[in-house]
Amino acid sequence: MRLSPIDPSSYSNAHELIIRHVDLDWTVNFEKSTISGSATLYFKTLKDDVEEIFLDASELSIASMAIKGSAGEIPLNWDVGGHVDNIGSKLTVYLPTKTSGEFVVVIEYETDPKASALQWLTAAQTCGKQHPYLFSQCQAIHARSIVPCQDTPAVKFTYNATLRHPVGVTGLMSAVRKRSEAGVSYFEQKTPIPSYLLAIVVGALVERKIGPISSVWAEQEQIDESAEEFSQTADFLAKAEEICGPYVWGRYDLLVMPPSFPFGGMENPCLTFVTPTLLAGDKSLATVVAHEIAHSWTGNLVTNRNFEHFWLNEGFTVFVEGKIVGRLSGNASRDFHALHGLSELTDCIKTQLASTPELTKLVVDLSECSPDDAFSTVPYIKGSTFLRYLEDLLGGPEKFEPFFRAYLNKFKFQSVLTNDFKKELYDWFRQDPKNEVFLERIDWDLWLFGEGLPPVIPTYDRSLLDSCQKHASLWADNDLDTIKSSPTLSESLTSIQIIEFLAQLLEKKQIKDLTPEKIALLDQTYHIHATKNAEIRFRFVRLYIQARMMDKMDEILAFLNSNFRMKFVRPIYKELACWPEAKPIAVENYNKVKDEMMSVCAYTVSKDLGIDAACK
Ligand SMILES: CC/C=C\C/C=C\C[C@@H](O)/C=C/C=C/C=C\[C@@H](O)CCCC(=O)O
Ligand SMILES: [Zn+2]
Repeated sequence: MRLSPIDPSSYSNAHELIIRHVDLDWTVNFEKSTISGSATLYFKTLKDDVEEIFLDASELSIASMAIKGSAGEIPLNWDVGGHVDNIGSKLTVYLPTKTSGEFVVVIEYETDPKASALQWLTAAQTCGKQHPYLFSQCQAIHARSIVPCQDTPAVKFTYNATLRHPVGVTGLMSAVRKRSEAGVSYFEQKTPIPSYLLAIVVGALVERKIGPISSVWAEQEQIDESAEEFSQTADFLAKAEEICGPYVWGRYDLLVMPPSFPFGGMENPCLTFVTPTLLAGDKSLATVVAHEIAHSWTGNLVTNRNFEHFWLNEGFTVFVEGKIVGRLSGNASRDFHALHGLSELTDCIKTQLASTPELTKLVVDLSECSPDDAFSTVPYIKGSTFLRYLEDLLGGPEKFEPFFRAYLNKFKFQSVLTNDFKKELYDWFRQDPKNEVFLERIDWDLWLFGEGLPPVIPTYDRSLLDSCQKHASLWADNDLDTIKSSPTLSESLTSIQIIEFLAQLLEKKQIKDLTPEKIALLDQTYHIHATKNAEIRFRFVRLYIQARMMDKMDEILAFLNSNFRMKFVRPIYKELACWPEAKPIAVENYNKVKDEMMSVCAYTVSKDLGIDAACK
């Protein structure tokens, strides 16, 4: 079912009127696990005589609603209906008269303690153990659980916020902090944002400057290592501006989240949220920060109009991320990064998406599927591969980057569909008739609506990948004695090469003599026991599972419970569910920790563990 003509996942009648600005006055109540206060919505109609406003709302308790005008406030009637699981409800606001132009609605409300966008941590669940902690994750459609709104990326609004919270903790939002007094902070977001970029955090946070417009925020216990790990932030920003154009958001801060944050990073404007699983100690995972910085243009300035076209956010962002890596570390690194993405995509298509091949399309149909269920690495990697294919086809970076910047400049502050991009590409490259022959070669249908891996794999520099493959073949095809005497072992690998090598080993499925002895030698050779790199640990734990090493179950569970980043915990739970002796242990562990997970993680993992789900 498509909930509205412009967005299958939103009830809003954004084709009739739009929110241009929001004033929030929020009080954070840790005792009740709620946010209460008001949202003042500034509307503009797109047609005459609007009688009803359809908003998205999820489990909100609305106390009052009024339309504000020169004659004061007039109370409004509303009703809540059309509840759909994982989507929310339709909030219909009845206007007193047929209305055209601009008007303001004030809504007093309180969130539910189980609001899907929010995670409430007790003091005991934080590093410092002194203060409780609150954070949000609104993408894709969870903003409706913290504010009644047009929860569709088709609509963009500016916002101001007054945030009241206990004295002794810091409150931050996806905006510039204008002022802060004991227990109250004031924010301003002057650039229009879609609702999914609303964000809030309240906790015992400290700040360390890491660049001209950047600080990293974290709990005191993690601030030193965070500042060190993300010291390249200003360099990433400079390269991103070279590629994309001027940075418009004023500040670029990072916030190191508690381990239950479900994603690697979230591009909340002015304040990117990142998982602490990036703290590898050697900056080897900091490319996630380059990714989040790239979103400052791709996604945050030029935004997918609905989440069926999510590749316009993520594929474009991975493409820019690759360019940042290339400019800072060379083209071999850029291409290695792309090839590593392709190996993650291959794994995802074979495992996570085996029973839902329609979700391997670049443009998906979300009429019957919530965005959280459709989420995968496909829009990221298939999308960025498509852009690289187009870049190579149309004359390389020298020709493509000017077009790319022009596209971003043309559609900044707007929301777009794939056809907007396609039209812009044709308009730009048709200026030179010599491009016609190349433009004709692009099979848009196959790229956008074909299932599976990208239809064309660009020619990449494979030099950094080759040694990973060599190591993977050595360990997969040989017995212990042969491995021990192989000269390949003396060729060392970087952290990211070890990640890719382990990914390739896992991919092989048939590993010769996958015995505890072989795994112990792997551990010793690549110093796995000593690494803080979560991407390495994640893959090593999966080797334990592949080898059915029940005696490593404590280690597997320790990793599973050390963080709730879905990229890591979902595949592990899924694989444990397919190991009959381990499944009850996994289910028991999940039941023990699920209340500490964010709701999107608890929900998706419960599906991954589903008793009747087929094991692939
Ligand atoms: C085609 C898919 C359609 C819609 C999906 C859109 C949003 C899904 C929702 O679950 C939210 C996703 C938020 C992602 C945030 C950050 C990612 O870039 C993290 C990637 C995974 C990781 O590194 O942990
Ligand atoms: Zn992203």
